[in-house]
Order: sequence, then structure tokens, then C-alpha cells
Amino acid sequence: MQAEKEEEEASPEEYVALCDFTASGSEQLGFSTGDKLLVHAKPSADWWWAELQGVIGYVPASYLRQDAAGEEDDTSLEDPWQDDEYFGSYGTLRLHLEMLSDRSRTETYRQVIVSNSASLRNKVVMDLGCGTGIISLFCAQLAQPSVVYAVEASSMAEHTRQLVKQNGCEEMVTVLQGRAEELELPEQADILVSEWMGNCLLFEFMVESVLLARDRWLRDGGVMWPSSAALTLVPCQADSYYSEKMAFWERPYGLDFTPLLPLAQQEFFTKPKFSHLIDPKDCLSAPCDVICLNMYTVQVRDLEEMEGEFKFCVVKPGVFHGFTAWFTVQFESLEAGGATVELDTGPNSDPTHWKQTLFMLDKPIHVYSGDSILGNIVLRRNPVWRRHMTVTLHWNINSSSDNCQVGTKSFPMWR
Ligand SMILES: NC(=[NH2+])NCCC[C@H]1O[C@@H](n2cnc3c(N)ncnc32)[C@H](O)[C@@H]1O
Repeated sequence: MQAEKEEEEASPEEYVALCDFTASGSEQLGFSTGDKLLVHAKPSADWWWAELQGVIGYVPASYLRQDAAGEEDDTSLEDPWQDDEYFGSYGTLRLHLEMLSDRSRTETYRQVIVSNSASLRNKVVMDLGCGTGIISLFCAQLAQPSVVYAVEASSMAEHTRQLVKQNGCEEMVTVLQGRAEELELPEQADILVSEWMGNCLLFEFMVESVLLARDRWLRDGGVMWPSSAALTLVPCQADSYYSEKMAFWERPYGLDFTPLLPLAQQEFFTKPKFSHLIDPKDCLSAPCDVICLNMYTVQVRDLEEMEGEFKFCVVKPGVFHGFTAWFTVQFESLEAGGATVELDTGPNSDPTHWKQTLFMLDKPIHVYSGDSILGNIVLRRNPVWRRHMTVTLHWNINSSSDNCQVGTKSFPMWR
């Protein structure tokens, strides 16, 4: 057998630590923000072999950033919340127009206010991330709370003040500009209402601000709107998307472009597809709630890694191209026994601006009625870029007509 050629070690590359890492196990190497590490090997995408001051061990690759030779500029460690970009985007009308144009979303919040208007009388409401103030204006227009604190961190807040005045609500609605978890509210709130949901429920992680505000400003026995949330998943076909992005390369204009298939897979199927509209007929089984949040008890630390199991029973033969995810949120009634209002962003409800999120497998798999797809989903928050996460799916197909197929894939959203 030909002797294994000793792999010459390339010269180590210098990386800088973007945040602290505490080693768990003797094989790992702990470090602090700003440390300069020498990376000797990259045995996997997630864990590298690195050295710090003569000590060597495994380090999480996502905590490091390639350090241009000798760059001393530590201020280049960007804000992990990317607040300038994030709140900058909400300082313009584009996103607010998209959200306000989403009738399903906006009417649901109005429905919540209308169906609880009597109980809202004389209550203190905090509207976290009020944007243009639509929810606060609904409260003032459709109910008689004693006060609504409309909290908005972006520069939109000054326009929101104008809208409150323009609609004669300045007696009841007070606009406060600032991050909800940092500013001082004049008093505790009876109700904390917010529209915080991002793609795949958690992207943007605005939910962290809601939980911090809950712990600081919601009085004991106060109400969270939404009260609960669920991430829902279903195995699905995605024929047209697959044809458009992948099959296209087989015979464009009679030519063979198949050498580009690996590139296409890398470029189009590595990240999830936001704003996917799944046709209910493309669902290969009944959907399953894989992660459920109780907004009264979930803790910020729980958001680091959220895991859910699933078991799908395939109800019809088809091609398993991937998984589609969406979310629902529930608003409990202020009155005991009152009806819960739900916003469902799934394929059997009116479409919303979130639409659904499609996770494409690398290779489509034929499945048949009676097959089962078991596995789990793990949402791992990005330790550096705090509004981002990686979604990892593990699946195991038990099929009578084929041997069992096992697979796993991680999808960064986005970093
Ligand atoms: N459903 C979402 N994904 N986004 C819709 C709500 C986002 C609104 O909340 C504001 N916002 C987001 N986080 C915060 C915060 N911590 N404090 C105050 N306003 C905020 C943001 O500027 C925007 O106007």
C-alpha cells in the first residue's frame, strides 16, 4: 500500500477571537475576545486545531475571524448586534410599508385589541418595537388603556410621535425612543405587546429584547402578547424551485452544463430560501410543531440552542426536496376563559410577508406512502453575530421500499 504521504502542515494562519470561548473538555482551547490564535488545521467546518500562547486545542471556527497580517485595528470587531444596520433599516419606510401592507399580520393585532378592549380599560400597555405605532394607535382608538408606552429604537420614533398627534392619541400614547431593554419606563406594564417575530420565528432575535423587557417592566401577573409561539416544520416537494436552480444546468440550449451542478448546489441550496410560498399539495405529510415558546417562562439563555424532534408519516408518494418551516403565535385573552387569537403564517392561512422558509436537501429523495421521516431540528444562535443562527436538520427515512436513509445538513441564517 502506498505510504501515506505525510501531509505537510501549511504555515498556521492568524485569526482573531470575536468573543470569549470557555473550553468544555481537555481537547478544547479557551480564549478571550481579541486574542490572536494560530490556526494549524481545519479538520471540520465547525472545529479547528489552534494555538494560543503555546497551548493547543480545538476552537469553534465561528468565533474567529481571519486577521489580516498585523492589523492592529481592534475597533474593526463590528457590533455583534449590527445595530447601526438593523435600526437603520427600520428608520426608513420600506420595512414598515411591508409590515403594514401585511393585512393578515396587522389585522390579527387589531383583532387582539378589539376582542380585549373592555379588559384593556385603565391598563398600562408597553408596545415594544412599535415602528410606526400601529398597535399603539389601535389600543388608543379601540380601547381605553390608561397609557400606552410606544417604544421604538430607530429614528422612526420621531415620525411615530407625529402620527400619534395627527390621530389625536397623544393623551394616551407616549412614544419613547431607545432600546426597550435599556430605557426607563415610568412604570411597570400590565401588558407587553410586540410584533417581534422574524423569519423562522427567531431570526433577528428581537425576541431577546422582549424577554429582557418582560423581566424588567412586566408587572407580576402581567400579560405577554404574543403569549406563546411555535415553529412548525413539514417535509415537502419543491419541484419548480429545484428545476429552476438545479435541473436547469442539465441541458440549457442543448448544451451540457452539468459540471456546474456542484456550484449551483453550493450557491442556491446552502442557505435557506426566505419568502418561499409552499403549495399545500407539496406537503408530503402533516406538519409538526417542533419548537414551542412559552413567552412567560422562556429565558434568554434558552435561545442559544433550541432543539425539537419530529416524526412525519408520508401520506403520498413524491420527491422529498427539503423541509419548509413557518410559525404561529397565540394571544391569550385578558379574560379568563376568553378566546385565544392566533396568527398562523403557514400554507393553509392567508399569506403573510414572512411567507415560509425552505431548506433544500443536497439530493432529492423519492419517498412513498407509509414511509416515515424521523429526526430533529436544532436552532443554534450565532455566538458572534447575535441576530443570526444556524439551523441543523437531521433526518432518518424508514422506507419499506428502500433501505433506510440518514442525512444531516446545516443552514446558516445568514452568517
Ligand atoms: N417582527 C420583526 N422582525 N420586526 C418588526 C418590528 C421591528 C420594530 O421594532 C424595533 N425594535 C427592534 N428591537 C428593538 C428594541 N430592542 N427596542 C426598541 N425597538 C426595537 C425596530 O426598530 C422596528 O421598528
